[in-house]
Amino acid sequence: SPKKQWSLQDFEIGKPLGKGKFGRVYLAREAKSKYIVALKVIFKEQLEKYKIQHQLKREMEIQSGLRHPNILRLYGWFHDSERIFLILEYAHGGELYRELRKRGFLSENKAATYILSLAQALAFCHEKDVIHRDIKPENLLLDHEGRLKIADFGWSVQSRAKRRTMCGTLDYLAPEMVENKAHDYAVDNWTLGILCYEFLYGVPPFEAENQTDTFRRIMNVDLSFPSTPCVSTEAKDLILRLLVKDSSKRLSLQKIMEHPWIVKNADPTSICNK
Ligand SMILES: Cc1cc(Nc2nc(/C=C/c3ccccc3)nc3cc(N4CCN(C)CC4)ccc23)n[nH]1
Repeated sequence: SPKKQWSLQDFEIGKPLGKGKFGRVYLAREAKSKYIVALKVIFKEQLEKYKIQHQLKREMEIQSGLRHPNILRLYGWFHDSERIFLILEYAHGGELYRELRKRGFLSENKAATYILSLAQALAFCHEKDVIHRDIKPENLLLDHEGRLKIADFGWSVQSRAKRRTMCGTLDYLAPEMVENKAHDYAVDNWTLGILCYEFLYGVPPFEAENQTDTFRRIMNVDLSFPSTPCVSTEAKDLILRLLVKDSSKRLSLQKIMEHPWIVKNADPTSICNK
């Protein structure tokens, strides 16, 4: 069917869900079907100011083409004189990092399930030549069944190092990105190691009170495991095989999916065996 031309009149706008860098996200409902969506509003003047019109366009083309159970769907978009509207899948469970902050740290079962979902989603992206999704906890949502959804499309086109320094956190940057070296798919494997650690301990492994110290800890892979919470040896083994400075030596996505800790702890019903 030809792409429907949407407009604001097609939607009833609900509560604001959050405020991003370039605009707000609202709960919304398509008036005829009553279908619930999230509507992301981006101001054109913001895009002009930061010169990222083409990036947004490319992100939207990539995002709308990626169909995977662990990647938030972009159903379509429309614009008026001063705003662009993205029609996004609504994830009912909210932001994963809020669950992480609320609980302090996650069970090995939940952590393994989320890491497996991320590995599957990233393997899918890499097959489509899309790399380094911005997979920090702030960009992960949960659907009504607690299934993980990667929600951010502020990915890859703009080098993450530039964007991250603007936004503050460096915790998830791989060494080759910190050094602004050419990087490839393996940066995502590093980030999975960071996330696995953060899911299990509640804080990212190289956290420090300032950026210089975080940089140094990343470059030295200055990794240590606190004695509490108690974490299994297999989980630490997976983290140690991902947080490797030489990107060619990091565990591949396939090997992550086959790792004993994942096989033993990931909840098969919460993943998609596609
Ligand atoms: C794009 C999208 C969002 C989304 N769902 C939700 N987003 C955000 C927060 C969103 C946000 C957006 C921009 C910047 C910061 C946060 N918060 C949410 C909070 C939710 N709840 C309901 C569940 N409660 C446990 C916590 C509060 C549910 C869905 C949420 N589905 N699709």
